Amino acid sequence: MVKLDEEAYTYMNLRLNSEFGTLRAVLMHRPGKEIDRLTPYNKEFLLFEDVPYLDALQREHDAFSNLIKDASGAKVYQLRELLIRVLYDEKMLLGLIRDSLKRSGLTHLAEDIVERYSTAECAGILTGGLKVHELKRKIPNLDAGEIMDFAFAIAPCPNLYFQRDPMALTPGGIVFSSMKMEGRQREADLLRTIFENHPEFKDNVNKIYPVNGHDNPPSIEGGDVIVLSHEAVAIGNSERTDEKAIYHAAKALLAEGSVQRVYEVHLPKKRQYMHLDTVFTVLDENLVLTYPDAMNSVFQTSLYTLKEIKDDKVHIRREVLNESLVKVLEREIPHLEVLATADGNPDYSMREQWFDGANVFAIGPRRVISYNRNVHTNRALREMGVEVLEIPSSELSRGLGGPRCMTMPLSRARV
Ligand SMILES: NC(=O)NCCC[C@H](N)C(=O)O
Repeated sequence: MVKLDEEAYTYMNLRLNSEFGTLRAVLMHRPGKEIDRLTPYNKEFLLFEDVPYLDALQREHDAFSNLIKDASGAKVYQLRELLIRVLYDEKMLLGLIRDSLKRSGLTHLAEDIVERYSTAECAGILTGGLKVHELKRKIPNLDAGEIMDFAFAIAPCPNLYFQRDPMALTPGGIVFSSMKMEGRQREADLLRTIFENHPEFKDNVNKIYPVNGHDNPPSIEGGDVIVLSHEAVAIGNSERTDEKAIYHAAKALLAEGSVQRVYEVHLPKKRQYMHLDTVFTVLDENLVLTYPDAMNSVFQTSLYTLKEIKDDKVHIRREVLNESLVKVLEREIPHLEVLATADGNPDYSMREQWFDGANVFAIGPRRVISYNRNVHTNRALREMGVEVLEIPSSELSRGLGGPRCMTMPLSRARV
């Protein structure tokens, strides 16, 4: 009976105390029109390595979401459905459309767009973007000034299928990301709008970041936040996450009380190490999968703990550790076993890390979903007793993110 109560309480409390507890609910985004917006000329700005084939990408993504359902029984939420539900609030919709038009300087068209497109179409515009010539078909006497017909009135969000990054769930609540790269900034606005307004979630949001009153919060992205244990979280100081953001998130987490320790891990600022979860993932209470080159090159680490809360003011302590990432993990994970991508074989581990070999998605303890192309890593995982379920990855991997990057777990069994 007690267990049932606890289950009911924890099912959707939007806190996670592990990276591997049996999955119960996850948020994903089935890629759509936004992928067809990529060209050889804009792909760098939009953070893609190549121009994927949408039809095949969708088939691969469907294989992934179906595998999650079949193998774990978890509920898979689709971002598009949640988004449409919250956009029925016209004020909210107008605000998002207006913000999205800022870059093209066409904010004066926001009302027209909201009036002439259905709510579902507006959701499609906020994710897939809108070109000036498309808008002209709806609004024939449109004044777009000097802007060319083939320019974007609203830019697309092709990275939206990397649902891990626009927010992060921790033992203490939600970190809403402040995305570093301009090409991804709207993603965080969409997720925050959903979670703060959707009737299924809004009452369970405990916001850790951004801190109230910060208009332009320093950048932090969900892929840099990893739960190490019930009491500890690691945050990457990376190409995407700023040390000020780590400080503020650490302070809020420590003040909230569920988390006792927050580790800051400096990563080399390189594209292939863009987030902490590109160099390691946690697969069980004592097993991590890592990219050895990163483990060996990370030495700048710090530990935040709570000093005191006095007169409502929170004071935290920062201790510079300068320990390797493995040492940091050993502090938190007793009897740690470290498995290297491609079993450490230098001929393959660099290749497989590039296609996110270290970035597997745990659907339960020692049960992971991995890209089929990372054959040497998958073999090493199986030899370690891990159940490895493979998904096709020719197109999905062109965005440079792996199975963990593509998922936002919302509920896991407590471990
Ligand atoms: N957590 C992750 O590592 N996510 C992968 C994000 C890939 C995306 N193309 C990006 O560059 O932001």
